[in-house]
Amino acid sequence: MPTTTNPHSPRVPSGTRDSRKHTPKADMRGIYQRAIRESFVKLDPRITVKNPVMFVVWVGTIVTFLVTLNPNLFGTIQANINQQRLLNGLITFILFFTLVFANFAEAVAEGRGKAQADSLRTTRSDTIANKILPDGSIEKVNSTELRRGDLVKVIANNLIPADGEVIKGIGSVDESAITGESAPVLKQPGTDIASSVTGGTRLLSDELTIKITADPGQGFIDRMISLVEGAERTKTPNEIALTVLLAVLTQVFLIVVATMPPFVSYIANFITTVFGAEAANSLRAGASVAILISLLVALIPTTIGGLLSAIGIAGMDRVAQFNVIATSGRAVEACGDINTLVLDKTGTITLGNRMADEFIPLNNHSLEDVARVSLAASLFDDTPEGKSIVALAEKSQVGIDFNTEKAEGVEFSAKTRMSGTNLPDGKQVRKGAVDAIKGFVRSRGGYVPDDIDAAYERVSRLGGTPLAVCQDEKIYGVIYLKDIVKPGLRERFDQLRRMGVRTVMLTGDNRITASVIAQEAGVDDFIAEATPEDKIEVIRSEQAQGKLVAMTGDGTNDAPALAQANVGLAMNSGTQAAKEAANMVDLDSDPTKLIDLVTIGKQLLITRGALTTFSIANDIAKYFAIIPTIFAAAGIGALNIMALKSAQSAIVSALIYNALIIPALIPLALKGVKFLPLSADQLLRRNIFIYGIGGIIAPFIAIKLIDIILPFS
Ligand SMILES: Nc1ncnc2c1ncn2[C@@H]1O[C@H](COP(=O)(O)OP(=O)(O)OP(=O)(O)O)[C@@H](O)[C@H]1O
Ligand SMILES: [K+]
Ligand SMILES: [Mg+2]
Repeated sequence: MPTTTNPHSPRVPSGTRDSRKHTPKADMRGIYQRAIRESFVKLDPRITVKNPVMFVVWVGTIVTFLVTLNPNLFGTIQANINQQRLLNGLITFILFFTLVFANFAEAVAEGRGKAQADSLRTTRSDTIANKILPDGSIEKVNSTELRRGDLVKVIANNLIPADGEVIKGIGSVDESAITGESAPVLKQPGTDIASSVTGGTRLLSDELTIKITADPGQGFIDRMISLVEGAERTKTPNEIALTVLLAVLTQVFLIVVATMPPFVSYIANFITTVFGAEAANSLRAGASVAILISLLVALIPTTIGGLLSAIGIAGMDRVAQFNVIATSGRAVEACGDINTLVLDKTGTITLGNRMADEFIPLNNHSLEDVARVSLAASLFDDTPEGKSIVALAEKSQVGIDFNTEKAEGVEFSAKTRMSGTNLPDGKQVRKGAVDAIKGFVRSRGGYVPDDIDAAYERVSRLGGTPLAVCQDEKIYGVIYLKDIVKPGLRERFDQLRRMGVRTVMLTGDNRITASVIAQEAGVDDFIAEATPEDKIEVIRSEQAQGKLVAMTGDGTNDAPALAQANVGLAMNSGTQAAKEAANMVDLDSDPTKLIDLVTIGKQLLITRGALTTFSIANDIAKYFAIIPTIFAAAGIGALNIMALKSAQSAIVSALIYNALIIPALIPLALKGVKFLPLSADQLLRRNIFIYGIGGIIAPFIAIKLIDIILPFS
């Protein structure tokens, strides 16, 4: 008799922000200590060269260091040589810390992932596996020798040696190593959902035969380690585009600053005739190599250049804290650009699985008859629906009057929308969508009882799924599969709507049920009686209109749609096929998390946009704060609108501000800017206002203050 326990009783969504149990309580002190060390390691030019903006700073630091050692390296300088050396040394020191601060931002962002990877590594210890040889005998091998397709036997209390699918046995598995969830999960063959096991998790009871699905080093935990560690972090298209933009800006300023000496010498010649030689010399000193490098560094977008990768890493880390593993930063970003969210009904919008709640007899059949035929039709049905029907029938005290050994199960398929059993005496019992069963009995010359539509409507109007049951050409009744909408969804869909995301519910269920549930949950649109092909079609047609689509799913038949969607979130409880097709896996198997991911993705994009705006506004402001001061130093006093002490003081102040703003913005880069559920346009306008205007004003105030504090004359 099939078991009636439901291996995946719904893990009720843990809400939103408190589902971070996966991440071990971050040891922030450890993370900072490691990050400080890393900040110096990352000074390696082979690492820095990947970031064009910071590489310019790196080269600048070397050059200023050289002119500290020998201030006359690039020609004679008229000013006091010791004073010049001191200034160059100070500039070298500030530039060096600009690099260290930028590295620190990235290292802190990576810190939590590294700590998480360390704790995951401890679960991945090699184990001895019982490999089943073709002749059925058992050979003890190291888990690292297992290959895709091998069969292994795992007994209670042992670690599962590698990822695989259960093909025999039934047992409970402790998956806390990966999910942080201590409740054991029942694993058994057959059911799509409950048969996949992960290497590194522990079998708590009984014995399982497992077919290995991953080669060594390619398992889920291996992938997770390299993902949280950032080893597989590749720049996203958005990030690449921004890096190119920053490199171009850097080049522009490089040209501006490089052409300054001839320009300055032209002006100096002019000044000599007007104001005398001393003024001209002071201008020439102002254009020394170290000063020009300082000017360059102050003007190029070092703020965003230094924080860019930290922002990306923090985004992936936030996703990981929600117990979601993203295969790429691109997937996280794509979440932020989503226009349409495709959700399936059962288990996503409704709580877990549809459960049989009532047998409704039709056409003068007795309740007992319906229960008996339903039981017969569900004996071999491994789906949660099938199991719940068996359970309800057993409660009604009905039994089986045929030899189950000789009967044959007819599996449920989304195409036929039916399942059932072929009995030993040739009779065929079936249950399924009402339309499908109507078709089945009609094709056998049977008739459809008049009272079926009333039952169908009653169940559907309650938001339930009606399944008709028949034996050959006779319909016996309807099974009411009950389904409950998850609490709190309406608010979340409202929030998504405000962000400009349209929600579409897809279901294989009938129109009435679908519309009742859609109404109750508050989705924008729904598609009923959808086949797996329809699901891909819906995604394709949205994409054809230029929209980005996200979807969740867990079954093998969801895999093509998950692959087609721009963001595919697979449930960890789902099949390997679904997990491989998706670009994100939710360890808690909570499909509504996609809603949180959209928020995280949007926040990532907004944070990057805001800090880019701030950084570039800063640089523009610095330009107008410094350049006039340099010329003012030569006596053109009217230009010194900020009344800074001297050209040197102006530039050193700007450079100090430029270095300090990076660590000052690390918390914002890691936490993300304040998120409001607004549309992309509204957010953009809001952020340009706050971070653009703020970015223009901040340097003027800060540079003035630093100039006052600095002991320059
Ligand atoms: N085990 C089963 N046996 C027979 N018929 C079933 C079974 N499960 C579902 N059905 C019928 O097939 C229809 C399609 O089911 P399916 O599980 O494919 O829906 P779906 O596309 O996954 O949508 P959702 O899960 O969101 O409701 C159901 O509405 C129901 O009428
Ligand atoms: K800068
Ligand atoms: Mg389904």
